[in-house]
Amino acid sequence: MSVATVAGETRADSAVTEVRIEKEVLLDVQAISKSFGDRVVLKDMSMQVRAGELVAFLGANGSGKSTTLRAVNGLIEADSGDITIAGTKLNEASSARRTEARRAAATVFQKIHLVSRRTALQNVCAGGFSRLPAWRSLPPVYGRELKEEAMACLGRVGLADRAHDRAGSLSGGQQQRVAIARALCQRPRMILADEPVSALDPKAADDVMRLLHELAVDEGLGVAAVLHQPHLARAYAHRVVGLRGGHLVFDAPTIDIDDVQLASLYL
Ligand SMILES: Nc1ncnc2c1ncn2[C@@H]1O[C@H](COP(=O)(O)OP(=O)(O)OP(=O)(O)O)[C@@H](O)[C@H]1O
Repeated sequence: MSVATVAGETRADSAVTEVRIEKEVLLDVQAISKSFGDRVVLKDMSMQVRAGELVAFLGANGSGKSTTLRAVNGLIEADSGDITIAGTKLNEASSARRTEARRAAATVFQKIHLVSRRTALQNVCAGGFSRLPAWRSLPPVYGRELKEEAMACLGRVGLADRAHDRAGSLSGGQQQRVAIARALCQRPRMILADEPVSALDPKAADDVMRLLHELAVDEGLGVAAVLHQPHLARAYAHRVVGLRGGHLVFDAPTIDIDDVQLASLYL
């Protein structure tokens, strides 16, 4: 049997019938713990996100969902455990490699953080900052190439026709899609979405979740999304990670999770 890697997939071919496709692990969180003072908020948390899948984090307020994402994107440091992003183990990497790995995981937040007086296009261009040398990353010097890429990202989220509108004039759902386009302009392998739809109405929330699902399935991104809506996890996530009191309760394909397990997270 021969094993070949094709576009991030490890494929085992055989002359007979077996075809095994294993997607690349883009995020590997191993036994991370975090305390604030003497309060343990995350204990031995482990989970993975593979290319092409959307993983939803569910759990009651304070269960440690955001803390997990924040440890991944570097907003906080875990006290122990290991985090590997796109093959780079952060604990063992040089600071340059750590920055590069974290750049591969773009974050979108509930609070959208666009510059409201700038256009959607200018906001998306800002996503390319981290890839540019410092001398090219000032707002007035957005080059043609970057603008074209930003337009393509806006097109990907269905907002090319709003490129020249001020971000502040867009609806909440549109602004969140601009934020996702900005994340895409960072050329990430993964998107970390911390309550991306909590401030949106049901229709806009569906639109954003569908977009995140498509980015996973069509573009092969790994998506980790903290959600407060179990029904959206059911509709759009490939896997669900359930947390309670800083502990992992389950990590399973969405199809294998029943209502009793979901409800147990919120007791
Ligand atoms: N910087 C901090 N200092 C002290 N405590 C913190 C800090 N950040 C988070 N916590 C505490 O850690 C616990 C877990 O918080 P976290 O934000 O991860 O929960 P969550 O599951 O995302 O909750 P929510 O759904 O309310 O956002 C909470 O009790 C929170 O108060």
